[in-house]
Amino acid sequence: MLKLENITKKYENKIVVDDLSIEVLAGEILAIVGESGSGKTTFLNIISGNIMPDTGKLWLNEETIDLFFNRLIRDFPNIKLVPQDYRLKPEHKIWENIDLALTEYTHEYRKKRVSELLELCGITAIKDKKPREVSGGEKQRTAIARAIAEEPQALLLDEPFSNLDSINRSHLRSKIVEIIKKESIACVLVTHDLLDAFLVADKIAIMRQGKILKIDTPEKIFQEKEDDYVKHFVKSAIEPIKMFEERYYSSSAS
Ligand SMILES: Nc1ncnc2c1ncn2[C@@H]1O[C@H](COP(=O)(O)OP(=O)(O)OP(=O)(O)O)[C@@H](O)[C@H]1O
Repeated sequence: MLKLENITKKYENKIVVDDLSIEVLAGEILAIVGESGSGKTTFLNIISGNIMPDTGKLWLNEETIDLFFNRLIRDFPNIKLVPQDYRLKPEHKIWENIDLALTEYTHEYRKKRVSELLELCGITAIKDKKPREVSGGEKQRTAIARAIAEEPQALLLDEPFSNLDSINRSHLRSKIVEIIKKESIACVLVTHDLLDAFLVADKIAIMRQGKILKIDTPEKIFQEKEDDYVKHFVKSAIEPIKMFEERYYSSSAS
């Protein structure tokens, strides 16, 4: 279980992350959804240990993680972040990019784990290609395989669906759900697209100007009656589907 309480971060006088608290169980996906500039990436970087917050606490399976210690290595070993730009090594093949996360392990274990991860992430067929020779979705799945190689307890995904075409996007959505459930990892996923969140998340947090306005199941967020911003956000996410239906049905009726 990943738990954060009262996380706050200010830049100069601007509060970018405002007293955020979340809890994510093993095997669960929490999607943080918000407009550009709402503070999602900053929050994710605090959880991964890349940015030090001003206040707050972090627990991983009942163990407190010190957010304020000046560490030599900034990332927390049991919490892995997949950044928006994947950061794969271009000169290495897909399988080597995953293998590089396992240099501390024996040759036999590395071989077995890499093959397991290639299979789990659906990238066995492209294992001998270089990152420039594969699609955005395949790069994203390679980056996820590398991040979970050492069996972290939490996985953080920053806009995993951005820059993907609809087929790659749809494939990645189901792969992420499969990986998180199979490996039993607590996952926090950041996206500006509420539709993606509806399709993968167990819980959704709607973020605006550094605050979480609402955190609930996709069904409850979809049926929100009170908060005008959340209602507006839901409406704008599903409007294109409604518009398409109207266009299709009105043209097939005429
Ligand atoms: N190092 C920094 N110094 C000053 N301001 C910053 C810094 N990093 C982020 N900010 C500001 O904090 C706010 C939140 O930024 P953040 O990148 O976390 O938002 P976001 O929701 O992830 O946006 P996007 O979806 O565009 O990536 C923005 O107004 C941004 O300009």
